Amino acid sequence: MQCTATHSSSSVFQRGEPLLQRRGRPMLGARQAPVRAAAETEGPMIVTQKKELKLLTPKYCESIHQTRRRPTRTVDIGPVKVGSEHRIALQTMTTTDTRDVEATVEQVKRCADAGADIVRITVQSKREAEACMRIRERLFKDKYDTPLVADIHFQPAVALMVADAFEKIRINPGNFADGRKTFDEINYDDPSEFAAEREYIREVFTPLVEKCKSLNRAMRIGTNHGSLSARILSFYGDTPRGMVESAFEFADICRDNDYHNFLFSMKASNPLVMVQAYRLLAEEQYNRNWDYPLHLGVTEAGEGEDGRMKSAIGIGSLLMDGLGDTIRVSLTEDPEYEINPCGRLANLGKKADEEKWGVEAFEEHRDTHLFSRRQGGRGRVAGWRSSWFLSWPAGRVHDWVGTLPEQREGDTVDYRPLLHRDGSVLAVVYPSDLEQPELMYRRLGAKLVVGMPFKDIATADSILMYQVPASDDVAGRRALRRLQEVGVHVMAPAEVLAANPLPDAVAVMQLAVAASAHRAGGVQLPEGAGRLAVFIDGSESAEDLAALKACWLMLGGCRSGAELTCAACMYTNDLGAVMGLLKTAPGLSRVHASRRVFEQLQQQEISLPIIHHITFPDGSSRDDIVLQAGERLVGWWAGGLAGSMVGALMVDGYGDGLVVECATEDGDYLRTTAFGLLQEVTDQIRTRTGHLPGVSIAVMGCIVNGPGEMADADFGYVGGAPGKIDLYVGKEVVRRNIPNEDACDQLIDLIKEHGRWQEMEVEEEEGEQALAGAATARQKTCDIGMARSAPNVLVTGTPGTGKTSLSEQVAAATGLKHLNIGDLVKSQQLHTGWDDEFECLVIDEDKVCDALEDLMAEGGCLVDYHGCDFFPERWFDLVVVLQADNTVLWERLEKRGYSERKVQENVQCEIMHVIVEEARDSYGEGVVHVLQSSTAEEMEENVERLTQWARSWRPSS
Ligand SMILES: Nc1ncnc2c1ncn2[C@@H]1O[C@H](COP(=O)(O)OP(=O)(O)OP(=O)(O)O)[C@@H](O)[C@H]1O
Repeated sequence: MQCTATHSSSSVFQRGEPLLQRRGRPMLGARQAPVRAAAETEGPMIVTQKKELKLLTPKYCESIHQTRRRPTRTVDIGPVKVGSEHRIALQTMTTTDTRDVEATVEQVKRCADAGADIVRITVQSKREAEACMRIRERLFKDKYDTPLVADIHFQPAVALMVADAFEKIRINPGNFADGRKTFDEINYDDPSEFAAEREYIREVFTPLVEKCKSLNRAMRIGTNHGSLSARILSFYGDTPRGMVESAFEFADICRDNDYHNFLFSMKASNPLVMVQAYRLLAEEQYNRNWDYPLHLGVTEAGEGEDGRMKSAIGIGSLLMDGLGDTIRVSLTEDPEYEINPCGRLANLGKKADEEKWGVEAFEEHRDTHLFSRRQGGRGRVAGWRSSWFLSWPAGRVHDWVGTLPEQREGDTVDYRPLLHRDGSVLAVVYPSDLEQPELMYRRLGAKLVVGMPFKDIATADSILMYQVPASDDVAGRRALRRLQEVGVHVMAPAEVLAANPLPDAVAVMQLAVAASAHRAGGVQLPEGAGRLAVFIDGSESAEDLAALKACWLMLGGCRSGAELTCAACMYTNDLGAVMGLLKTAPGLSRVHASRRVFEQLQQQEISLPIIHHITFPDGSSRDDIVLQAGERLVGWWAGGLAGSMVGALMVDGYGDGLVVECATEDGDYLRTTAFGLLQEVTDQIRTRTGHLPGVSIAVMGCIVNGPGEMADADFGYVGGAPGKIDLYVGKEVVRRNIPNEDACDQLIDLIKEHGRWQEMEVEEEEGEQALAGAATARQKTCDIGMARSAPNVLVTGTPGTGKTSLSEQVAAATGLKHLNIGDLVKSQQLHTGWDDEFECLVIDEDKVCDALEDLMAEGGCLVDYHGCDFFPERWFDLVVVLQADNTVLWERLEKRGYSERKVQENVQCEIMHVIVEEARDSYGEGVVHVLQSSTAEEMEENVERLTQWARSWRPSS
């Protein structure tokens, strides 16, 4: 039976008479939809989502079913050869002032010693070009023949000069011939003007082509997203198409001069744009029968794991499709540190190609020109919670597909947080982890309040266990229960749960087994399990995958007239599975086999959330995980993870979350990460601006590709003259030559000028403490101007859940003052009078707040009330919501002599988690804690936990 109680206020019935009602808010039940009976008789209603089939995937690589390196010609870069006949070459770029010959030579040597095949050096003017001659000579003298690449922007004359010294010239088509552009929008309505500009490019570029040809120098035509010429922008916009067209203008000139020793790049700081641009470039090369190699890179990817993650997603995805002949992992770290991740990615590409990772051919309809999230895989759209209770016209097919778990009648825990609509993170937990629950909670990204985990955005959504603690392992079970109570669900294989039942667990079955059981009559969940998930290994038949086909289950009571109350429907699939864990079987290529699964899901319009599940052998380094795994992980690994294997799927919108399994050493990673000056700057900027919502700041050592590199950023912090910084707003430089030491302050001024500044909340400043204990951090937020010597706690929950009993015992044990708001309202007349309709007193929230203000400022109060949203947030250090089993609650309320209607409505309120949601809506993450209060043992445990918490609470300094 599906309960459909309206999301109400906390206006549930109060024990005894008179009843209290919140002013201006209806009593629960007054306008609510009645409980609806299940309507299996009506049968499932299949909703077809009309979707046009897309065109077959255009050819952009040798095979979409198998990694096969795209055949490319050999480009000679001094002694290094680049192309499909050769291994993938590793590149990096110096960060020194090119005019400082000594420093640059030393840095090139460090890069070469670290394994760089090719090193790029920025050459802004003739003075740098002159230094290049000396750099080349010095390196030859010291027996370093590493080919050097001159990075040229805006200066054709400089390019000509440096071609004498360096083995390769990189030009940016966006600024080679156009001079320093203003980025004003220019409309080339007159085609002759467009043609005239092209002619000018030919004039300026041809001498360089001729020189490179005569000296056998190589060239890279390196387009960057965000630094296209105004002319290209006016025709194509800042798009992958514009990037490709821009590069081809220059390539045509090379080819007209019978010069072919060149390659292309299509970098962007956004890996999705970058992948699309390279795919389009490769596609157009196939169309033209061209075979020029590709240099891959995500520009200004950033530092640390984030930078590696972005690079791995972009570069790794393309390597999985056999694209890429030379690569650079662009990090804001010293260049030699780029080589290791670069080499790891190159090795991954090599292995995939040599071992021909792939699956049997299948028909594919992926749209490689456009990024879009797989339809429906994401689950409910934002705003779902409220829309769930709205009514839609009958028979209308909703344009959203909701597949996140639903709450059902009889559930004793809230299953909705099992997944997160913005992408889910799951962690694997072993029984031994339960021996140190606090350490485990922290690793899962939960905040802790004296042993109690608090779930927030950084916490793993659910955990997967291959073994669960035995029923007599009280401590292990308690550790899991505490996670379940805060909405971190426990998933385990069905056979494990069958042998060792765990209440409210999610049973996971192989899809093939579940589908076959379904066909044979129905899937039986093991005892205690509340939901089903499936393991998908990529080898399933279309028929098995079809068992996941979504449908609307009509749960009864729907009005057949003009409106259909959607709360009476449940969006599910035949199996009733809540998610699929996709882990490809050994021997199957993850990328290709997963593509087949997603293709099948798309074709069958299956919107089940799919979580990528990837396992690394013990001892894998964090870099292995970052570069191969994919997507951001928080919690267990306490940092961002990224990668090729999953990134290659995510760039196509395939996947809704990630679970990574590996026991690794954090220390390994940290040791290999050394931070240079630029990183310190980045850290400083991030520390001071990281709290600003939605403000992106590009931090760059120097402006190599033109300000358009900051296409995705709101502000730019860019190295200019030595020791000086230029600040940008969007693509426009607004402050120049600011001394390094003042630049961060000036950046903040600039952000303020543009109205994007926001003071950091005390809580955020106290981030460290937030990790150490949510309550302490909360105290700081709450207590601005209000120093309490003892904590305030709100104990809330549906009537009968045990608030008063708990509060009385905790008050007795700790000395906190117990304030029962119901009693207070009556004794101090804090109401606006009697409501005849509802036969109750109407609580005056203002009066209640006024009456409590001084007491709360003093601190040490235990407030006991069945509502929570009208108290000022700053009052409480901890908000405890008690919950009880529906049957237990029913019995307790019946014992009080409540009418059946009152009992029913209160129990509905409990089923719908009305108070929990109200508390979560009203108080910050980490403050609200849900505790079960059905049994005497739970009451005892809750008293103990709260007492312990109150005793260890300390005022903030
Ligand atoms: N965890 C528990 N185990 C056993 N009995 C409990 C538990 N919690 C509460 N009870 C019993 O349930 C009844 C209701 O408890 P209590 O009055 O504390 O609830 P309440 O949430 O304060 O209700 P109200 O909001 O109406 O004041 C009492 O008889 C109490 O002893």
